[in-house]
Amino acid sequence: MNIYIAYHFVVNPLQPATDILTAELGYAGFESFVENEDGVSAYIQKQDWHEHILEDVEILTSENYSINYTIEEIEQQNWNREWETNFHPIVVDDKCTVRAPFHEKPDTQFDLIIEPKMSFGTGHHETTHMMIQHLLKNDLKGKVVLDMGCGTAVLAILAEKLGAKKVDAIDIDNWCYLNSLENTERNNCTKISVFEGDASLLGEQFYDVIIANINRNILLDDMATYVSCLNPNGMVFLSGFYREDIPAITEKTEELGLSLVDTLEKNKWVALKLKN
Ligand SMILES: C[S@@+](CC[C@H](N)C(=O)[O-])C[C@H]1O[C@@H](n2cnc3c(N)ncnc32)[C@H](O)[C@@H]1O
Repeated sequence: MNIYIAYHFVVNPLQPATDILTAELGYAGFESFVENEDGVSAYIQKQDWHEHILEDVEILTSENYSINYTIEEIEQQNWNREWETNFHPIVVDDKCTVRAPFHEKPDTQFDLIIEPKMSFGTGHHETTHMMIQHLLKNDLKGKVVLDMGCGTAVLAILAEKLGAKKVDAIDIDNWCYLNSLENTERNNCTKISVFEGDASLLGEQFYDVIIANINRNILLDDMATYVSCLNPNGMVFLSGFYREDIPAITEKTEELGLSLVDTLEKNKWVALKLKN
């Protein structure tokens, strides 16, 4: 049984502070977040925790917001109960529902059943929501797809349902890897292979479509490797960063021969579509 450290943050005023806090905690190493009416709870495995974990989270010292927190040590199982009571289905553009197995079957064109447990990717986060919107707008029929940083594999599952002929889903986190295996099976997917690791696994396979919802720094570090395995006329969908990060991201992607063709934005988060 994994032990997690939970930080329950009470944030005032809520926005944009909660979004900024969540992004900074992500950079600091926290792996899952549950927003609530007071702020956000952030989770990190005890083995990854250290006493200086909040040292670089700058918003905590900002005079513009009041942010207080309590800390709790919890077992994974308790967290599961928490998300079950808090997880409501979401519908994207009237076409795609993301729901848990215990929710009723919806009448949207796409029905993704996700049991996220500790993995990011229920569609509730702005970045996942926008990546789903991008995928719904594009033709994935017969395409070979990479979902890097797959979380729950929600985007990989949608890619298969949109007609992709082969999908590789990769996540660096063991829990996400296992959860992605479960979710792909739960959705009767047959085209998805799940791997535990990062960009160092790439090189053998070339892709028509690359999806990466991770964060600014990892995308900047690993972009050249991603692009090195992109087929001509390929599409790249990127998220996990803010509007103000777009210049840094596009400077790198332009260097690598990609051009920006579509930008979605929600609560300051963005999701980009690029082509080579
Ligand atoms: C923001 S979540 C996105 C999850 C899902 N794709 C979605 O859109 O909801 C980012 C995921 O990237 C994974 N990750 C972080 N660093 C990574 C890396 N260097 N390579 C691959 N995956 C990584 C994390 O474990 C996490 O599951």
